[in-house]
Amino acid sequence: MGTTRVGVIGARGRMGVQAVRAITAADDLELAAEVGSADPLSVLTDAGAQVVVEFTRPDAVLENVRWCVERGLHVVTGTTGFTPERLDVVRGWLAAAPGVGVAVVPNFALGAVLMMRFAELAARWFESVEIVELHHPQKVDAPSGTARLTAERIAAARASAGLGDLPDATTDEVQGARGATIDGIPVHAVRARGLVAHQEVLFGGAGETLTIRHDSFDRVSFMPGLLLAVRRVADRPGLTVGLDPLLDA
Ligand SMILES: NC(=O)C1=CN([C@@H]2O[C@H](COP(=O)(O)OP(=O)(O)OC[C@H]3O[C@@H](n4cnc5c(N)ncnc54)[C@H](OP(=O)(O)O)[C@@H]3O)[C@@H](O)[C@H]2O)C=CC1
Ligand SMILES: O=C(O)C1=N[C@H](C(=O)O)C[C@H](O)C1
Repeated sequence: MGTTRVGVIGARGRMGVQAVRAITAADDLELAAEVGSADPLSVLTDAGAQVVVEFTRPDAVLENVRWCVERGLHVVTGTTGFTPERLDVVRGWLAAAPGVGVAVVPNFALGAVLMMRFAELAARWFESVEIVELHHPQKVDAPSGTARLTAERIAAARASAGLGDLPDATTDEVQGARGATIDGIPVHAVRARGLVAHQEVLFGGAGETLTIRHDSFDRVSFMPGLLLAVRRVADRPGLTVGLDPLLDA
């Protein structure tokens, strides 16, 4: 079996540097191109990239994905900011590009994927739930993509179990004191020096709580999941959201 040629957009960022290192070390992958914010995307096609890894910023990712899809390049992106509306935009581009796969993966860490699954499983059994995401202070967006996906999945699980609103008699005396809400689930964002990427999902029921926590202490934690997505994205035309469908493939 031949090697897959992989380009990286955002190659000099915190995640891009790790991705370049992991792709270079993988026997079945070949690093074709490294693209920074000052480079033209045509570097990717000139270098014959087949799969593109994208780690940039929420305000840059859509244009990068569109450019790749229009040229028949498969994309694996971990960049945040993918609302349901943005995902629909990507689906629209893919409808005109049969055979092209795009994977939007808010968190590549296998522990984080399991944390979300466990939270989804627990959701129907607890009256209360809140999400606390904790990150390094250079992070440009809040809430994290991981918290957004976790909240959406918990909300869907609660709805299908027939659970109603969360119990909460509190009125915010200072705006934001109770955090943000995504699909009715409270989400709190902490930024502190020393953190990398962490999340707690706190469930509450009569006389008990359950806390599900995941910690990424180092960005190497994202690399096994990223490489798995790079290897499988071409076999999944259309849009894939989250790592789960690729893990189960
Ligand atoms: N899915 C996952 O598992 C993970 C996802 N992330 C997400 O990945 C994204 C990147 O995170 P991180 O690496 O920490 O961020 P960084 O700020 O360290 O890196 C972003 C890089 O993207 C470059 N860039 C910005 N705009 C463009 C553009 N238009 N074209 C090409 N390159 C561009 C920047 O270059 P320059 O400095 O020149 O502007 C910078 O090198 C974030 O959205 C983050 O939340 C992070 C960790 C894990
Ligand atoms: O910016 C980060 O660092 C991270 N971003 C992703 C997110 O917003 O969920 C994944 C991980 O939490 C690290």
